[in-house]
Amino acid sequence: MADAPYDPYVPKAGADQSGGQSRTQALQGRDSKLTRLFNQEIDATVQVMRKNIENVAQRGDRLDVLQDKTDNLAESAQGFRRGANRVRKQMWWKDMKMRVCIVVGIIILLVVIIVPSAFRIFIRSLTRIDPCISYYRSRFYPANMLIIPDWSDIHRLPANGSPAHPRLSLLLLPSAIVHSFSSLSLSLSRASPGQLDQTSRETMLSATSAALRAGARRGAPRAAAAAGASAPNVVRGSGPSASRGLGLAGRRGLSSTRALASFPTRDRTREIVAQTVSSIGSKREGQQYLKLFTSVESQKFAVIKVGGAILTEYIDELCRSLLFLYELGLYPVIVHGAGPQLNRLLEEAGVEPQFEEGIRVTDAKTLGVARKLFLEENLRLVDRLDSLGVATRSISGVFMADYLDKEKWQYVGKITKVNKEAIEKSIEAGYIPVLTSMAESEDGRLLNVNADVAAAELARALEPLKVVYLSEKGGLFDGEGEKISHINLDEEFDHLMSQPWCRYGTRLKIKEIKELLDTLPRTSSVAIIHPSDLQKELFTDSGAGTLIRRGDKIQKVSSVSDFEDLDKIKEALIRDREGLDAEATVDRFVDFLRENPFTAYYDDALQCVAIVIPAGKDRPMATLATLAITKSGWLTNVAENVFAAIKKDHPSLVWTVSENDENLTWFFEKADGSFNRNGSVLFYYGCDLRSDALAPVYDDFVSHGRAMLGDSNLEARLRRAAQAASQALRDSRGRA
Ligand SMILES: Nc1ncnc2c1ncn2[C@@H]1O[C@H](COP(=O)(O)OP(=O)(O)O)[C@@H](O)[C@H]1O
Ligand SMILES: CC(=O)N[C@@H](CCC(=O)OP(=O)(O)O)C(=O)O
Repeated sequence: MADAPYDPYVPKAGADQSGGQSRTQALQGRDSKLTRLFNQEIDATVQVMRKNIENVAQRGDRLDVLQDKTDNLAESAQGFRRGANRVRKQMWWKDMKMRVCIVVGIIILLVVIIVPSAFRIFIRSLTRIDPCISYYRSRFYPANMLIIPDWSDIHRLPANGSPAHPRLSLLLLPSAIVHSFSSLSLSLSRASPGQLDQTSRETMLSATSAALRAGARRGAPRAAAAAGASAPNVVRGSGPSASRGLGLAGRRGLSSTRALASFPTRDRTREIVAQTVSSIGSKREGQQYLKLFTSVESQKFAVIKVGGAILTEYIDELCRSLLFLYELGLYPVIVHGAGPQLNRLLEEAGVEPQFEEGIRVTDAKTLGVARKLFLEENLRLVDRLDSLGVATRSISGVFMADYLDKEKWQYVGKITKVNKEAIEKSIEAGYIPVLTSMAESEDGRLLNVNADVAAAELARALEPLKVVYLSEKGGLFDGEGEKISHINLDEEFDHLMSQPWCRYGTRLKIKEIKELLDTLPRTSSVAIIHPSDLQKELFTDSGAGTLIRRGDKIQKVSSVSDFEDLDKIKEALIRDREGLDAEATVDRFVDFLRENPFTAYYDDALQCVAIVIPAGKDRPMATLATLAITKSGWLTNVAENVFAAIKKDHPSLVWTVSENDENLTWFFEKADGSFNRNGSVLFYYGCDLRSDALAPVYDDFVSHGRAMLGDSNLEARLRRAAQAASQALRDSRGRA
């Protein structure tokens, strides 16, 4: 038998037996009982101690595991710390890169926008010092262009030019930069996305670039003031000696140089934004007109005649409108009257105002009152504009005159000459010229001239893009009290002269405007509007108030064989709508015209061609089949004349236009109502939803869209033909 493992707490079996034999039997029974008890106790103790030892061993294991876990945790904490450091470094670099980008962006902005503006002012300061540079600059850079001069240009001056004053110019440079920066922030704040829709924002971008130009220009007056220079013999009364003879008002000086400095830029900017958004009709209109107005020399932008009543009743509206133009860098020439104020003064003095053919009979006393009054009104306007930040210059001595008829009108002048130079210099220097209608005779006598007449003479001399007469009524009104929107003088002058409402000042005005337009290019026009409509008149096709034109001679042809040059008509019909199969489509359309009654309306230059198909058996209403207009046609209002001719012949009309047409607003203005369906718009005038004729047209439109009424719409035909042709091309390519 194998020995059991040694255990000190377990008694050996042999030891029990040997000890039992040497003791007595009596003791044996009692002792064995005690021994058993003792052994049992020892066993229990051994069991407890064993358990304790086992527990201790297990606890040691757990502690080891805990130790391992702690080690792991410490290691991952270390890793995490390293990762965090790495991320922090990466973020720092990212941040750094962002900052570098912003700084670089600002530097580029400074270089691209502000520095050219500053240089422009810098160059202006040179021109003020050196007339030779002025000549040079005006020859090579139109005044209303943003120029980025090249230093080498300055050294290439004409040989007779005296050297510029570099120190003075450099002194002006910092202020030019500051000024340019304010112009920039002013312009950027315009594009507030919350306020402007997409169209307005894009229009404002054009306006903003123009405003930057204006910013550069506005630097000029300040630069001039800083340099203490003024154009000699140009602005009368602007120097201290001249001011002495002009009384209190005159002593303030006739040029405003306070401009900008006193006006809160932010308010002004907001106002301009609001005005722009509300006044510009569409993206195309805003951009086209701004481009047009800035494409000519500044003095050729506009002549604005301000009626005396505007100065008393609507001076705020007038000044706001002029501020808007000024901010865009547009410099109109202002000539104003003060007729109603003079009437009042004379009546107060007990003198009855007298007129012959709308012209005031001016005796010596009246002339004296008029002279003082006109000057005061002039300075009031200049002052008001100045307080808005518009730099203006009050100029006299522009009109030279003879007596009109001394017997009949006494001290009234007939203008013989307009001194444009003073006006040009004023604009060149950054001031809007503000003139009264007073003229001087060769021998220095002051003569009264009607302001409508003076404005017409000024426009004849300057040939501006726009001639605007501001009246408190906002236009001319016919016998029924309706505002006349258009006057086509070639057709309507005699009729107008025969009207009982056409008398006094109104008659004189229309006659003067006719004489003016007879001498200007046929595309010229005169608008009679309210001062608050100035932006609308200048920046929309439809304009405001009464538009007077000589008018385009509108031809009317009702048979294909009567077209003088059919090919040219076809060309005009295709025009901007050139596309696949366009020629064939126009040929088919002309074939359609050969077999159907129609009237074509067009001007001599074929800027606008319209074809109307009259109402007939299968056609409940006359339909405008096409209205093709060139881009310049939109600017010259030929479309208005063509439409007026159509309206004369057709008391009611329907037509369709794609809802994506860029001139949709113009069609809305021409229509009494419209329906929009599947990307097409059906317009109508001369009828309404209750008229029997419109209902079938509407049904036809609903079922056939623009292919309604026998597919007479040329544009829709052209579009479909182009679509069909390109589809055929795609198909054939696909097969190949
Ligand atoms: N048919 C008309 N259309 C517009 N204004 C008219 C008409 N007939 C008379 N008037 C009056 O003529 C005034 C303008 O007169 P006018 O001598 O032309 O002044 P101004 O030259 O200051 O504009 C207006 O106040 C208006 O009341
Ligand atoms: C000779 C003559 O008629 N002169 C006018 C000039 C002022 C003028 O025309 O002012 P309005 O534009 O406000 O009418 C006059 O004395 O009333």
